[in-house]
Amino acid sequence: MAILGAGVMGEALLAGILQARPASGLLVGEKRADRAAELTERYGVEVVGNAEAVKRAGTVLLVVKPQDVGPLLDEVAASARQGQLFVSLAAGITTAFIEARLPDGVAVVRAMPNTPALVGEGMAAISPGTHSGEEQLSEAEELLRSTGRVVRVAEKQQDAVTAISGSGPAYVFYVVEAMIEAGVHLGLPRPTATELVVQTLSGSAKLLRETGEHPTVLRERVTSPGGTTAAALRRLDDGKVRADFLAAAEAARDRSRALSSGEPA
Ligand SMILES: NC(=O)C1=CN([C@@H]2O[C@H](COP(=O)(O)OP(=O)(O)OC[C@H]3O[C@@H](n4cnc5c(N)ncnc54)[C@H](O)[C@@H]3O)[C@@H](O)[C@H]2O)C=CC1
Ligand SMILES: O=C(O)[C@@H]1CCC=N1
Repeated sequence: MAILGAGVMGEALLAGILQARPASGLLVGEKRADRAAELTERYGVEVVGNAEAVKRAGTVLLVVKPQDVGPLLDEVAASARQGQLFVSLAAGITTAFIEARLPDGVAVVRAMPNTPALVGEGMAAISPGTHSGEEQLSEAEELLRSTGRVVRVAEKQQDAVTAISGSGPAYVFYVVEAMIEAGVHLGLPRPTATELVVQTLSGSAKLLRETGEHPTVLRERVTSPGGTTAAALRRLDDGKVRADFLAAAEAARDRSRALSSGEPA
């Protein structure tokens, strides 16, 4: 297996995969020499040139920025062959774009992961390209399962997935930052505010997952009649926070679509 591009997401994937299988047999292609050295030291993986990685691997994971996928495929296409599986994690890049740049019969799966993969709590969605069947989808699924949960979606839904779970951790951290600042504003020491918010987030996520209750029900349980939560939620509604989340997700989806047409950063 080869991972091409070992930045934030490439490392998250690498870390997850290494929990399920040994470093031997895992190849990494990484442009930045300092980063490559860091990964070899941290994980004991072999870093080689992209073309060599593709020649030696059965499965190739593309984890470079969307704008770098085209040039990378041009670099490795001559080393690719029928029967290989390419899994792309790049936002907005379609399986058709990748298939057009590789030899006929190379299977392509598009995946959208997220960074909690680094701690085994990732959420990834996968979609098959033209030459991918159950075998290739299962392989991609198994691979990503070493970093968290995996669902299958139609490729046309991947821009929406990107906007919700791909970018989603950033929205959550944004809310966390705002809540910590609010605690500090109300006079709490920063470490106390941070502990309160992080545990509230993690406990609420666990409550959602373990009870399977609808979020509205869980929110109503916190909201005592005429109480503190009702007062706070009224202000959030005044601020149109719910509508803003919708608009933010639309902006992310539109950006994902634009990336597929090669629009620059
Ligand atoms: N960061 C995130 O939360 C998520 C990222 N993604 C996707 O993952 C991909 C990578 O994103 P990040 O890891 O955040 O970016 P990054 O910039 O941290 O990592 C990209 C890495 O690729 C390397 N690289 C660039 N060109 C290369 C080449 N030709 N050969 C070998 N290595 C090369 C860079 O040196 C860098 O280390 C993007 O396509 C992004 O859309 C998908 C889901 C979530
Ligand atoms: O911001 C981005 O473009 C990538 C894709 C999803 C999360 N990070």
